[in-house]
Amino acid sequence: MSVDKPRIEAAVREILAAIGEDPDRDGLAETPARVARAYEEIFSGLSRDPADVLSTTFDLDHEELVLVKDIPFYSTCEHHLVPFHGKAAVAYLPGAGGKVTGLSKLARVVELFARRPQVQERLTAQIADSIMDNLDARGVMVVVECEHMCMSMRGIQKPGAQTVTSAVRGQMRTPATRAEVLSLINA
Ligand SMILES: Nc1nc2c(ncn2[C@@H]2O[C@H](COP(=O)(O)OP(=O)(O)OP(=O)(O)O)[C@@H](O)[C@H]2O)c(=O)[nH]1
Ligand SMILES: [Zn+2]
Repeated sequence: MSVDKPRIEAAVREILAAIGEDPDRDGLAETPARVARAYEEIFSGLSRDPADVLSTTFDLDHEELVLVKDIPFYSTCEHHLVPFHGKAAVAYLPGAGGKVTGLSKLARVVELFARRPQVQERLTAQIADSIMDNLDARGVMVVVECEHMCMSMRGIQKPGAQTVTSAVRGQMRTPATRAEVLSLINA
């Protein structure tokens, strides 16, 4: 199901009134509708299934590491509904037989889960689990590095602070494989 735009519009109008603004003044009159359209985009990942994204596969007979790094993305902190943004690196070891997916699909999976209300830990784990499950991968490692606006523009106010999370699955758990992936990510 896609978002309920009339309901978002009514809620945004209510928030504007609650902060002491006039929702009917010129500059704000169209804002509830704009926010509804923006939320439809920002939260579009709620109605999407990673299995569809990862259904494009090729038998390339490639059983070695595949890594796409520096994938930029924006997500929304589910605690404060403000953005967090940064980059993801997605690495996997294809399953026996070398079934791989299109490279862009790895970035599409990042986008899909980022376009939901999120915490960084869950985002990282969901990316890893969806690749592990849908590609029958032997192993997956995902590293995500983000700045959270809720820590920059309000609250503790530490702009520039970076949060790094990782999720490691299957055969990627061995110290040697982890080390290889980390060195490639940081190269
Ligand atoms: N673990 C985790 N925490 C997050 C994430 N995004 C935001 N937070 C934290 O969620 C916490 C919410 O804490 P609360 O005490 O309930 O809310 P708050 O009073 O607004 O907290 P402050 O941000 O410290 O002002 C804060 O510590 C945020 O930094 C995330 O992706 N992962
Ligand atoms: Zn937050």
